[in-house]
Amino acid sequence: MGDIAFDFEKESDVFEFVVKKGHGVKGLADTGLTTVPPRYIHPPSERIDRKDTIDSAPFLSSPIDISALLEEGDVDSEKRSEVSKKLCEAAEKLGFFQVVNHGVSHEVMENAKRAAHFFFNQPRERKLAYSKENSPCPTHVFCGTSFSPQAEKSLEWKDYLSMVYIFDDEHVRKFWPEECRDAAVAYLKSADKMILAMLSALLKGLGVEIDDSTIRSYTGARAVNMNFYPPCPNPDLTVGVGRHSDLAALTILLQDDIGGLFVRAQDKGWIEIPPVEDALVINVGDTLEILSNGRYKSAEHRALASNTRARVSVPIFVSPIPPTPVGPLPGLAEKDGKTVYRQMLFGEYMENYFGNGHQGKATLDFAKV
Ligand SMILES: COc1cc(/C=C/C(=O)SCCNC(=O)CCNC(=O)[C@H](O)C(C)(C)COP(=O)(O)OP(=O)(O)OC[C@H]2O[C@@H](n3cnc4c(N)ncnc43)[C@H](O)[C@@H]2OP(=O)(O)O)ccc1O
Ligand SMILES: O=C(O)CCC(=O)C(=O)O
Ligand SMILES: [Fe+2]
Repeated sequence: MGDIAFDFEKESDVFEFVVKKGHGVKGLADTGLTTVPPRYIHPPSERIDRKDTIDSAPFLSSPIDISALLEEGDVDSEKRSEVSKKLCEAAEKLGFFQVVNHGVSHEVMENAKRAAHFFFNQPRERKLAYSKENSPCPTHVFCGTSFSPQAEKSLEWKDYLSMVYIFDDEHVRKFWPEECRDAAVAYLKSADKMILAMLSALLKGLGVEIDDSTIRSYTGARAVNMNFYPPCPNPDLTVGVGRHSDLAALTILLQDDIGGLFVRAQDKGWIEIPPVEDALVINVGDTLEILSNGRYKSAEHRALASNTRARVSVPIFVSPIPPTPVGPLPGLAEKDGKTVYRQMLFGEYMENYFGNGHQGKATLDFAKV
């Protein structure tokens, strides 16, 4: 079937064109369609209407300055514990916050966003070379569309590239796409210090004994994703990313200036996380909710595409490697007087997480006692 013969009103044709032939949503948008195909229309209850959301909470537009956490040598310990306290409070209340003075330069962040635009603006063949079927390392480097197209009834208006840093720079040089690997790895490496400092502050804030090598083990696999949301004719009918909580322990999210990221606050409804120049958005993922026995909240969030510009975001998902045991930290259940989550291997949690479409916070049910 030549590309010209596709009928985007038919679900099977959309799947063939976007997923199987690897055109992605970018290819679909480039055909110049003026309404989203039925396969992209989400039920009204899942659509994102800005009228139903709440203006950003002030603390979301006032990022936390984490420089005291990153200082070496003579450290102002009062300042450091003040910052740690703010992080722990934000992780307990909403599970989302923004940070500045995090050690990732403006230039590194701009390069990462530019690389995402560059990668997705290439011809289909170049992206198809990194599909799960063709990638030279399909378990750790792959390009795709939506979240889990086989498992989803309605698709997401999003293409993505995922690059997991698990081995070393040699793996990056051999297997990551050359068009964006330098920008991605520079971003990842300059975020490393902040990642360890924040995770350490959060885990130590739980008030039980934990050593540095255990903390480090929860950062063993860091995935840099590049999310690309092409301009969408009907952002009101579809979703860029459907509601979900992240698999990771922590997510470090670089968003551009377009906006459209929303988090669910239990008592208030959906709140937009406003883009703040040079800030990074941090969110607690399912793994940290499990490690903290439910104290820190892996918040449900979702994103809207724009109808005028391509939106990009570049999350770093900080996770353990699959054979790492995860469960409430030793001593925590006794301290809390209850056990919320069970012990399992991270790989088991991961298999369940990726084996289903997005299901809001229901992913965590798999880990409940
Ligand atoms: C919030 O949304 C996210 C989160 C993330 C987070 C990414 C990470 O944290 S990566 C952490 C470290 N990753 C690894 O170590 C990769 C190694 N993978 C494995 O060991 C295996 O894939 C497995 C997870 C143990 C599952 O093995 P198995 O049961 O044999 O099944 P598979 O066929 O390998 O995988 C099933 C299905 O899941 C897909 N998948 C696996 N990993 C990812 C991933 N990181 N991102 C997206 N999808 C993944 C895999 O491709 C299979 O899908 P099919 O469509 O082929 O059935 C990243 C992105 C987010 O949006
Ligand atoms: O694009 C965004 O702002 C959010 C993306 C996201 O939630 C994810 O990739 O898990
Ligand atoms: Fe997410």
